[in-house]
Amino acid sequence: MKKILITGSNGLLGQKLAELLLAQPDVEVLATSRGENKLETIMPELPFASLDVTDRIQVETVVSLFRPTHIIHTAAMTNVDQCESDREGALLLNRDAVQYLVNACEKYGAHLIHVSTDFIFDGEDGPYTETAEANPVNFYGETKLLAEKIVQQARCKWAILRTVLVYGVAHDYGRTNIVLWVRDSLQAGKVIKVVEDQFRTPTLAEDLAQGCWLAAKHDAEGIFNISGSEMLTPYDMALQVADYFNLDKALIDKADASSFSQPAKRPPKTGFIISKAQKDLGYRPHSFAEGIQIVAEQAARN
Ligand SMILES: NC(=O)C1=CN([C@@H]2O[C@H](COP(=O)(O)OP(=O)(O)OC[C@H]3O[C@@H](n4cnc5c(N)ncnc54)[C@H](OP(=O)(O)O)[C@@H]3O)[C@@H](O)[C@H]2O)C=CC1
Ligand SMILES: Cc1cn([C@H]2C[C@H](O)[C@@H](COP(=O)(O)OP(=O)(O)O[C@H]3O[C@@H](C)C(=O)[C@@H](O)[C@H]3O)O2)c(=O)[nH]c1=O
Repeated sequence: MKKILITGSNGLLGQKLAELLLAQPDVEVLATSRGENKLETIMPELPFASLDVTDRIQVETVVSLFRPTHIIHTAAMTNVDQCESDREGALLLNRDAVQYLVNACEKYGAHLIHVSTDFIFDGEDGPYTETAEANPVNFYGETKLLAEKIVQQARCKWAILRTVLVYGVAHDYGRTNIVLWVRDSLQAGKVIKVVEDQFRTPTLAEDLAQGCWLAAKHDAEGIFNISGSEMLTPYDMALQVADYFNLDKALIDKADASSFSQPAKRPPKTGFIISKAQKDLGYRPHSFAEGIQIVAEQAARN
């Protein structure tokens, strides 16, 4: 029997994980997030505890009471531009909270599965393997790299799962994603500027949740790339979305990243080689085309 504690269960990955783990016969799950449980109405049977991971005492208390065998840590400050302006907040959530979780895992013998990002790399020579050298180009990436270093020094079992541009549909969720953003804009007849000089291996949120579960199931240790397998530009992604929904591609304007004035710099070419996760964990992600279909079906039900 595995006892798995999820942090950030109100988030995109957290929600998918909660649903997946609840369906596993030999798993006892505890979903946690700061504040209220957004899943209460759609998953009333999901055990939930409120947990702000930036509060050292709360982390210690919740872990000591539940005694998880595994903690899957998804909570983070994921707004990359916000990390640039709120550096203290980004450090507290993306770095310090990880130290609190490591402390609790060491004390109570839990296996930490930590979710990280392609943004620890500079994007000069993607796609990357697990052994590539990190060199972040924005503050979000710096904080996530600091967290990885804390995890790698932990005296408990640990795995770091790195992922890329996650898309999916979540309940009562304020943010959009590349698939729905393109669909909604084109449906409204809006012209969108989409970059053709960034490269990513976009990841369906369900696939990432599956990767996290496989890591826990196999008690995997070390670093694993968990993303989609296709290298695409956001412009390529937008064309595929337009095709699927039969929308007007003329509304998609090619743009260069340099024409955007975002506070945080983005790495140009990231993307991951996922053969280690395929071989060691049996990880099999969907194609981007399949991912669009899954998102479309879920969005239609919401
Ligand atoms: N999304 C992406 O494209 C990528 C994500 N990642 C990584 O994957 C992980 C999951 O990302 P994703 O699910 O998309 O992120 P989300 O932003 O969707 O979810 C993060 C969740 O964490 C919660 N949270 C924020 N602060 C705290 C806190 N102090 N204590 C407890 N919970 C908190 C948020 O709560 P609230 O709802 O209240 O804000 C939110 O629900 C992150 O570690 C991220 O760095 C890596 C690469 C790409
Ligand atoms: C808003 C916008 C985005 N894009 C492109 C650029 C980018 O590659 C993609 C998504 O843009 P965003 O600014 O929303 O995403 P961004 O903040 O760059 O997403 C990142 O999130 C964090 C959490 C991660 O860890 C990364 O893996 C990464 O995917 O869409 C456009 O082409 N035109 C636009 O108007």
